[in-house]
Amino acid sequence: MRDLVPEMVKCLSVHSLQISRKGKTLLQVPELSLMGLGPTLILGPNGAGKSLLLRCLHGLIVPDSGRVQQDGIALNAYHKSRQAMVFQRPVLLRRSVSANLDFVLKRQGMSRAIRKSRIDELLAEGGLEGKARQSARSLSGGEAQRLAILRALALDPETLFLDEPTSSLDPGATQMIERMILRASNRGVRIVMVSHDIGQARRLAADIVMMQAGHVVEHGAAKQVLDAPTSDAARRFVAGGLVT
Ligand SMILES: Nc1ncnc2c1ncn2[C@@H]1O[C@H](COP(=O)(O)OP(=O)(O)OP(=O)(O)O)[C@@H](O)[C@H]1O
Repeated sequence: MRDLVPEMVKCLSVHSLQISRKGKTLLQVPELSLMGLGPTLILGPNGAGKSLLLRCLHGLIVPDSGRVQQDGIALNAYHKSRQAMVFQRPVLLRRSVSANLDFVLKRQGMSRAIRKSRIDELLAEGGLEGKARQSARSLSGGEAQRLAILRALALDPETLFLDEPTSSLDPGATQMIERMILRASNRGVRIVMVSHDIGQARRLAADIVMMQAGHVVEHGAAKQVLDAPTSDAARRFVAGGLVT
């Protein structure tokens, strides 16, 4: 287990980031620094550019211009190897639950005995102890997303990106996943998560990035953004209004 200590805090930042398609600017972020002192939630309406920003931070998309840095160094293969991502729809192998986890652990060169004990730990972490031999494809939506998160955690990531991981789940399933995310955060995993849900932001966020029409319109401590928003978009979001 890693403890969150100040020297481990890594700054993930973007500078002069721009993505355009067919003459339209989809994302334009002059400066954004994420200190990782707890979960960062990226909020905003559909099409605001949340997923594009998340994918840039993970190095999945190379921006047309600008750069992504970790601790002032351009995001490199080592940084990316210490990141993991979970998507809205869980992507799982057509294998059993435990084989999905074993696949990731094996690639890290772990012995069979260590893999087995790590799989047991992970299954307990995700409340999937009784499902080890079940086909991953037969899991419920909430169970499948828990497995996707466990598989990402099996990589022992420094940063875990999550793109609306609970958007199609009911409150019970959402609560289980939020608890997993908070436990990971408390162990020192940096969490950067896209969400539409203001309640989720209240429950999880240490800081909030508010996006609208390809721009970051506000970034600050969650309490500050939720209690005293400065942008119109955040004000309407917090008040439960429709933000377009
Ligand atoms: N490869 C692409 N080519 C053209 N347009 C794209 C591409 N990828 C994203 N876009 C556009 O960029 C905009 C931002 O997309 P993005 O997926 O980041 O939005 P979002 O904030 O995550 O929205 P949602 O909440 O609906 O997932 C959208 O208008 C989308 O259609």
